Amino acid sequence: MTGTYQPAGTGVSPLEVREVTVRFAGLTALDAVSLTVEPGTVHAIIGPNGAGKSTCFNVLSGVYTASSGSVRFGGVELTTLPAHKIAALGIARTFQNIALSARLSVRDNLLLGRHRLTRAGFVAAGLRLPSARREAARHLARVEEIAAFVGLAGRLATPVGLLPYGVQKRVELARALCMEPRLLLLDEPVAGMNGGERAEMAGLIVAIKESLGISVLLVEHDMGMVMRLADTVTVLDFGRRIAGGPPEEVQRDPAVIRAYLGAATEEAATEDRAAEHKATEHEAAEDRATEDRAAAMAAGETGQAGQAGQTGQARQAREAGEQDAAAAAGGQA
Ligand SMILES: Nc1ncnc2c1ncn2[C@@H]1O[C@H](COP(=O)(O)OP(=O)(O)OP(=O)(O)O)[C@@H](O)[C@H]1O
Repeated sequence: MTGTYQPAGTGVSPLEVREVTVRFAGLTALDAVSLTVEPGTVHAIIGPNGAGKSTCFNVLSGVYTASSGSVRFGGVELTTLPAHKIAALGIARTFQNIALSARLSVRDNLLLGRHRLTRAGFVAAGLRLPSARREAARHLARVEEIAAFVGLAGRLATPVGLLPYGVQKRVELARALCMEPRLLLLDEPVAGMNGGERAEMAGLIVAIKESLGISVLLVEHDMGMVMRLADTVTVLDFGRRIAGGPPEEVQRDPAVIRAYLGAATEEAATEDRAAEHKATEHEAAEDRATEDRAAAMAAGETGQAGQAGQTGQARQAREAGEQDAAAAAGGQA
C-alpha cells in the first residue's frame, strides 16, 4: 500500500437510512430499518443468515427498490434513483462474488471502473482527438496511482483470471476506488480469504478510511474483522434492526447474543429434524416391507415376486439404517 493516491473529494455527508422496508411477495426482508453511516467511519452490518444484510446493500446501491422509507446521501434521496445515478453521487460497491472481467488485465478492469468519469464522447475517443488522448492519459495515471495504493502496481498487465483469489478481491476494491467514491459499500470483503489475505484487506480498509477519509459500509460474517475494523455496528435479525452502536457494546447486547445463539440453535434443530425425518423414512420402509410380507402371506404367495419385493424393501430399509449409522458416526468423528 504505497503511492500518492489521494481521493478526488472526501465525504462530508452521512448516509442516512430511515425506516426502510423491502417486501418480496409476502416476505418482509427489511422491516423499517434505520442506520446512519457517519463520514470517515467504518460501519458494519451484521446478522445471522437471511437477516437482510444483502437486501440492505442492494437498496443502497439501487439494485432493489425500497417498498417504503428513505435513504439520503449528500442531501439527495436515493430510493428513487437507478444504480448508475447512485454511483454518480459517489457510492461505489463491491460484490460478494467477484464481478470483474477475468480475461482483461488489471489495468483494463480498473479503466472500466473510470468509465462514468469519462467526458470525451464516443466520436472524439474514436477519432483519437487530442482532448480524448489527454483524458485517457489522465485516467491511466489515476489508475496507476490507485493500483499502487492497493499494492497492485506490479500486476497491472496481468489478466485478472490468473491472479490468486485474494488479489482479485483487491482488484475489485481498486475498481470501486477508481469511481472516486465518497462512500464504499463492501459486501463480505474477506469471504473465502486465507489469514494473510484477510489481514491485508483489513489494513487496506483502515487505510481507505484513515488516509483517504472515505466512509465504508461493510457486510461481513468474520466477527473478529468486524470488531477490529468497525467504528459502529448495526445488527439485523429477520429484517429488523435489533441493536446498534460501538462493537464492544453490541457484542455484549443480550438481543444480539440471543439472535446468534438462536441461529446456532435453529441450525442444530434443522439438523435434528433432518435426522428425525430420515429415521421416520427408515421406519416407514420397514413398515412397508412388513405389510408386503403380511399381504403376500395372506394371499398365500410364496413365489419369487413376493420374495423379491420383500427382500428389496427390507434391503432398502437396512441400507437406510446403515447409512444413518454411518452418518451419525461421521458426525461424531
Ligand atoms: N430477490 C429476492 N426475492 C425474494 N426473496 C428474497 C430476495 N432477496 C432476498 N430475499 C429474502 O430476503 C431475506 C433476506 O435475505 P438477504 O440475502 O438480504 O439476507 P442476508 O442477511 O444477506 O443473508 P446471508 O448472510 O445468508 O447472505 C431472505 O429470507 C431471502 O430469502
